This record gives sequence, C-alpha cells and structure tokens, in this order.
Amino acid sequence: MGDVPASPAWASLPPFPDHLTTAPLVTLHLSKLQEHDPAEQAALLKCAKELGFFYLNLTGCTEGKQLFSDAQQLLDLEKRFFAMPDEEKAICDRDTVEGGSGYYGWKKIGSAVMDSKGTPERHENYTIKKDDIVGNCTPLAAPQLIKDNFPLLRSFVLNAQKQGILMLQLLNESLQLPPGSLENMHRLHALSGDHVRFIRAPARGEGNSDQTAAEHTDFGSLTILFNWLGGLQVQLPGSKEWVYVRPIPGCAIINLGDAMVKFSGGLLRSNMHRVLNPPGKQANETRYSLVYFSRPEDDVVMRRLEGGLVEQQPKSDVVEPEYTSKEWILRRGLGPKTSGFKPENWINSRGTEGARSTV
Ligand SMILES: O=C(O)CCC(=O)C(=O)O
Ligand SMILES: [Fe+2]
Repeated sequence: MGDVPASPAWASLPPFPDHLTTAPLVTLHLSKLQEHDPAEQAALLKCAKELGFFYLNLTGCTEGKQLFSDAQQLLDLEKRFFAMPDEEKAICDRDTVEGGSGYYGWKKIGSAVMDSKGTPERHENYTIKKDDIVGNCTPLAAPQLIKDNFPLLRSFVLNAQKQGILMLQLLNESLQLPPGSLENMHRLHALSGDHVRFIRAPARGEGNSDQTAAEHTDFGSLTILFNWLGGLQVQLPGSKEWVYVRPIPGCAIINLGDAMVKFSGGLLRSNMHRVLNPPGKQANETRYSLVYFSRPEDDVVMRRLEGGLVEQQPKSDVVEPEYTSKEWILRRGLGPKTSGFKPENWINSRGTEGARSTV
C-alpha cells in the first residue's frame, strides 16, 4: 500500500487469513483531513454516521508518520510492561492507583467479566491517564519502566489528542454546529477520562476462537486503535453477524464512542465490537493492542447539543438520566468488575447500544 513506514512488528507475524469475511471499512487519509479536503471531510461524516468505524491512513503526512512510529515503539514498551512479574505490575494495580478509584492502572486477567453470566475477560490491560502524562494532575503510581518512557507516551498523547481534535472540528463543521462546540469539550489541559491503553491477550492456540474481550461500544468520543493481529470484530448495521476488521499496516482504526451518539442526538454511530482469539495461524501469537481514547472533559454533561443538523434528529419523549462524562465512565467502566459481580451491574454498565433499534 505504497508508503508504509517500515515496521518489524508486522514482518514477524503470520498474515491475516485471506478467506475471512471482513468489514468494509472506508480508508480516510490524515493528510487530506489536515488540508480540510472537502471530499475527505464529507467522507468522514458519512463514516461517522453509517458504521462509526474507519481506517485512518497515517502515511502521507509528518504527524501521521510520527504517530505510527510512536505506536510501534509503544508496542515494544507494552510488551516489556506485560512481561514484568505480576508483583511489579501490582505497583499500579487499578484497585490501588488514584486512591483505588478502580479505573486507571493495571487490570489483571480475569478481574472483569465479559457478559451477564459473569464469564471472565481473557486479557489484561494497563490504562494510563492522559492528565498524568501531560502533567494536569498529581502523578499516579507507575513502574519505573513507564516513568522512564513518559517522553514517548507524551509524544503519542499530544499527537493523538491533536488528530482527535482535528476530526472533531471537521465533524463539528459538517454537522453545522456552533463553531468549537465539540473541540471545546475536549481540551488537552482540562481534566478528562482520555487515556492510553495497553492490552495483551495471551495466545490460545490455533482453532480456538474464544472471545477475549466483551462485546461493547466505546464510552467516549473517538478511539484511535492500533492492533497488529486480527481478532477485532464488528457487527454491521442491521445485522447480528460479526465480521473481522483486518489490521492494515500504516493505518489506525478509528471508531466513535457513545458520547458522539449523545451529542448528535443519534445521528452519529458508536458501533458494537468485540475481540476474539486471532484467526488462522495468528492464533498462536500473543495479541497486543494500543489505544488512545478521547473523551469529553469530566464535567461535560452527556446530552444532545443544540443547533445544526442535530436539530433535525427526532426527539424522544422518554426522559433519560443525564450523567457527566466522569459519572458515565465510572458507571460503564466499573460495572463489569469480577469482585462482587452482579448481572444487573453488568447490564447497567452497557452504553448506547441498548437503545439502538437497527442492531
Ligand atoms: O483490541 C482491539 O483490537 C480492540 C480493543 C477495544 O475495542 C477496546 O479496548 O475498546
Ligand atoms: Fe472498544
């Protein structure tokens, strides 16, 4: 695919199998979005309305190449982080970090559930708060390895956050909302639930298609995802069938979260997805993902905005409870905890997907 940055990570992995049904994600180019190319901007709105998932090709501009190259370096960092003994990772256990708020830090395998039956998730992850990385808050407990790599994390966060703002600005214009509406709810130096997440799912072996992460929609605004092996699946609109999203070198996978559904009165889509053990020969490999989650600032209320195309969206007579962004994240993030698991907590932690009629 042309100018793909060199990456040893791809070269050493078995290929994604050719015979599988894959989701028809459109590829947008960051270089064209940066130029405010009208056709690319229109395509962005279309993707955001129809599937809520698209590829973002990063190869045609300096910031894109930097983001991609930082992601490859962070892959090495996350491998080193997860390879540490559990006792060392416990320094940043999510039950103790930030006074035990339970959201940031290391989540060990099995400490959250995937469904209302209480099936444990089959991955571990490490959630690193944007506000910690950019110095907006008191530093959180972290292993020295992570602290030593704050410059790399910072470079990634500043770039990912900036490209997120660009996409929000373009969507804001396309939706004809008052200028700045979306961008001003996602400022870098305001406290928010933005974070970098490392995810590791141990190999389960060929022929095993166990689910490793719950079916879900993302809670926030925009997700910038890097993965190297298959396993991510989406449910296409109007269908219950799950189809794979093929990882493409040089591209990030972008998806919209529940906040965008709320802000747009349902015009934009936050699509259901889940993760399985990778397909074909990839099943013998440990699967890593790297994610930047952009979310509304903590005190933003998750409700529809006024103006532009949002006005044309049907209004429901049902009065829905309103949450601030922070309350929404805690409700959704902590419902699936394994300790003290109750099916109703898991059900209550679900997002906008429950309200959607097309799936
Ligand atoms: O690992 C992946 O490919 C997807 C992860 C994901 O959906 C998430 O962390 O919200
Ligand atoms: Fe997700």
